[in-house]
Amino acid sequence: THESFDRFICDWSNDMLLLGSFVWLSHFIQQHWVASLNEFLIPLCFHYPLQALLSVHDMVSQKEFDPRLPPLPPLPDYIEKEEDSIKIVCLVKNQEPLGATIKRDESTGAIVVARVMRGGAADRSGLIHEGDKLKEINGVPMEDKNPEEIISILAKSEGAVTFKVIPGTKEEPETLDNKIFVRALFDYNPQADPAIPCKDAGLEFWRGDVLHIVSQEDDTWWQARRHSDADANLRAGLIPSRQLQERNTRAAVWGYRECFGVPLTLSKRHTGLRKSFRLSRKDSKSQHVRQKMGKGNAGIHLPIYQEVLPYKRKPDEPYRLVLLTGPSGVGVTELKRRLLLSDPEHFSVSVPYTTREQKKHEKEGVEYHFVSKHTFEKDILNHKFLEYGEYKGNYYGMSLDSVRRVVAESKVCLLDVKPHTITALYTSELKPYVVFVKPPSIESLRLSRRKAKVLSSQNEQTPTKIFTEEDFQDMITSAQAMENKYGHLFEKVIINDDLAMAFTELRDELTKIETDTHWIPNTWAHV
Ligand SMILES: Nc1ncnc2c1ncn2[C@@H]1O[C@H](COP(=O)(O)OP(=O)(O)OP(=O)(O)O)[C@@H](O)[C@H]1O
Repeated sequence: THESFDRFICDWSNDMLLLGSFVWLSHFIQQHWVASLNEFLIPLCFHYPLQALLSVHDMVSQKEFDPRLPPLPPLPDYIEKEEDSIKIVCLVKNQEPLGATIKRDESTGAIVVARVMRGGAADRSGLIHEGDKLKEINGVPMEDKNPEEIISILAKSEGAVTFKVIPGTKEEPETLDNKIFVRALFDYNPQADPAIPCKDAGLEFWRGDVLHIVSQEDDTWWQARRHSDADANLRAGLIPSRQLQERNTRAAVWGYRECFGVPLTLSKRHTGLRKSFRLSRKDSKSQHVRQKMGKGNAGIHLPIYQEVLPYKRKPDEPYRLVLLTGPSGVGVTELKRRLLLSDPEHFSVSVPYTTREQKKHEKEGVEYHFVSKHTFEKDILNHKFLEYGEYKGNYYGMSLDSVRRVVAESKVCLLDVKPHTITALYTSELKPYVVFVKPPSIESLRLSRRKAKVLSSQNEQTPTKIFTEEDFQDMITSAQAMENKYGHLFEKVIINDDLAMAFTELRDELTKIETDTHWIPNTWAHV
């Protein structure tokens, strides 16, 4: 294919750009005109206009300026008559890559500039464009050379190098909105991608990075910069387009299925209702609840790029819903409890529904909303519940209405959910901020959880027990599976090693999203 010939030209610079002598002269004037004007021209011009101008020319031309430019290379001896639009470009080599790729056009056999990386040396020069045909380099014809040979010629060249090119007929691309930002939902390492036309031109990024897309002209390879990179002039890098990455992901998913014959879903132990009722429930038997899934998104996602916009909460706007998720026993409930204790006026939890009998000390709407079985079943059919389950013949469920009530009170609603429930809450109305609580290494778990208790299994007598090795292993395996499947939905990952540190990190993050500008999906901005 064309792409296989697409190669990157490295170690080139446009520190000095010459387009014959004209470009050199304009560069010289640009660099020194202002200084010359102040120093020589103004005083002289007032007195002896013509003579002054000539003197200035002599003085300026004799003066030495830094950096000193290398001598101009001679123009090629003759230029074929039929090539009336030939262009001679002279660049001076330094350490910076040229920022362009070349390929052989299979239909014409010509060597053409395949891409010019935004912000790179070639782009800044404004003299080399996509589609330009490369005729000669330092007088050596390029027609019979393959891209590898050309790269070798360029690598061996030193100082000023002259390119003879025929300007491409490619029309100037439409000016796309250059303010497209996306959050990457997958990790990308160009060095490990055999499909990229040039590894050195690729941009490495990690899931969660915000990328500024500067070019989507090519269907398969976009150009982007990482938003976090301070230097906005940094050369853009190639990233797979959405279309290409979708293809790759689909291929990987089917490849996985064919190899292992299993669908990419979490095992039963990783799914299911878990925590949403816990804070209000005193008997700590949530894992006994027979789980049924509410309407969730069971399909395979193709997490590629999510278009994002900067967002800052206005004082009269509701707070973002905070969703806490993680494997069983990792400490989600504990972190939620600490947040509530730290500022009960600011943080709150939604009240679950149950069909069990109200106990004497309980108040309607505080621990639970107590409803009849008939009402609960009707609500299930009406898709009222985000999650619901059954334990010892009684239903328990968390409704969207309960969440909305907390949000309407101008409080931050803290909700712990299973990851599969996140998509049902992923709306512009609630703008959920999803925090994944992740276990540390097994060694750290052994150290930090020595005295901690975890909910015991259904068969055991006591509701809680000390963590076992198997619990730790389960926690880690489960966390990995959750990250694999739902990682693209996690906006923040907190490793819960030292509890106090994890809590501080969480609280600081929540303060930031309340007060600072941050990124949200652009679909949430248009309510
Ligand atoms: N960083 C930590 N260091 C030590 N103990 C911890 C830490 N985090 C949580 N724990 C303890 O681990 C136990 C389980 O925590 P917690 O109940 O919050 O887990 P969970 O994620 O809600 O899981 P489950 O849904 O199974 O209850 C509790 O005893 C808690 O105090």
